[in-house]
Amino acid sequence: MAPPDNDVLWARDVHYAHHGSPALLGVSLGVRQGEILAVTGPRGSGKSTLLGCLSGQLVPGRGEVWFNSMPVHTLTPTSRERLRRDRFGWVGDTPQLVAELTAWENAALPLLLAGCGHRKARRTALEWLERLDIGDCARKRPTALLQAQRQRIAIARALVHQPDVLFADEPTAPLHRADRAQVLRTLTTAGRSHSITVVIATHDTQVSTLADRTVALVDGRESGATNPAACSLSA
Ligand SMILES: Nc1ncnc2c1ncn2[C@@H]1O[C@H](COP(=O)(O)OP(=O)(O)OP(=O)(O)O)[C@@H](O)[C@H]1O
Repeated sequence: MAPPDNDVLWARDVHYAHHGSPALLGVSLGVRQGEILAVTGPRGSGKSTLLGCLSGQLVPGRGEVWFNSMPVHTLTPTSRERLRRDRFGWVGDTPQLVAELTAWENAALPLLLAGCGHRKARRTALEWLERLDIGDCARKRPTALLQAQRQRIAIARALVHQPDVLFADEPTAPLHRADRAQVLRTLTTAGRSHSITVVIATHDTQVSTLADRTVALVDGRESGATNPAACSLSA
């Protein structure tokens, strides 16, 4: 079955088991172009597994995942890897940066690996670091930076190639409360200003006020979706 035209991501009846132990039991959802979707739920409810299936890191045992007109669930591992590299961005719960590289070099990595010229990659990475308010850290190495600054560099790296979809799995988990709010705002603002679809898995209750929509999971199933007023950050 082909997905609706206005959904950039679409999942139908997705099941996934980790080594025989069920994590998703028939999740269906659609994500519109430019939408910011929060996926919430208690520990072990399947949030990370759902992001893994939507982003092509995991292949559902049953069900379908589509990215635009592309059936992610039937792609070869190489095609899924290419899709993740070219069209998706990923931010995890701990910023995995290369210690030997400076902040801008870390942020520029996806462009450099894709063959972009050094000068253009540097300029684009610096622009993202500025947008994320860490331009003054550009020449520092990760060990000289705070965790919140490192996480912003990881966000810059995930956005530098302007992905269609940014997946963020517990992006604020290691941060203090004030930093959490800032990182969430940074992520959602960057998504909105560049029409990037953002899917955030989180326990953080603040995210629901920044997202357009929240999908809650319980025991691998959708417990109900809410459609609150999209809370514009500029409002
Ligand atoms: N690699 C794995 N091997 C075995 N079981 C796993 C694995 N990853 C997750 N699980 C199990 O699958 C279920 C869903 O886990 P998942 O990490 O997707 O939930 P989550 O909502 O993201 O949890 P958390 O909030 O703790 O990150 C849980 O029961 C978990 O123990």
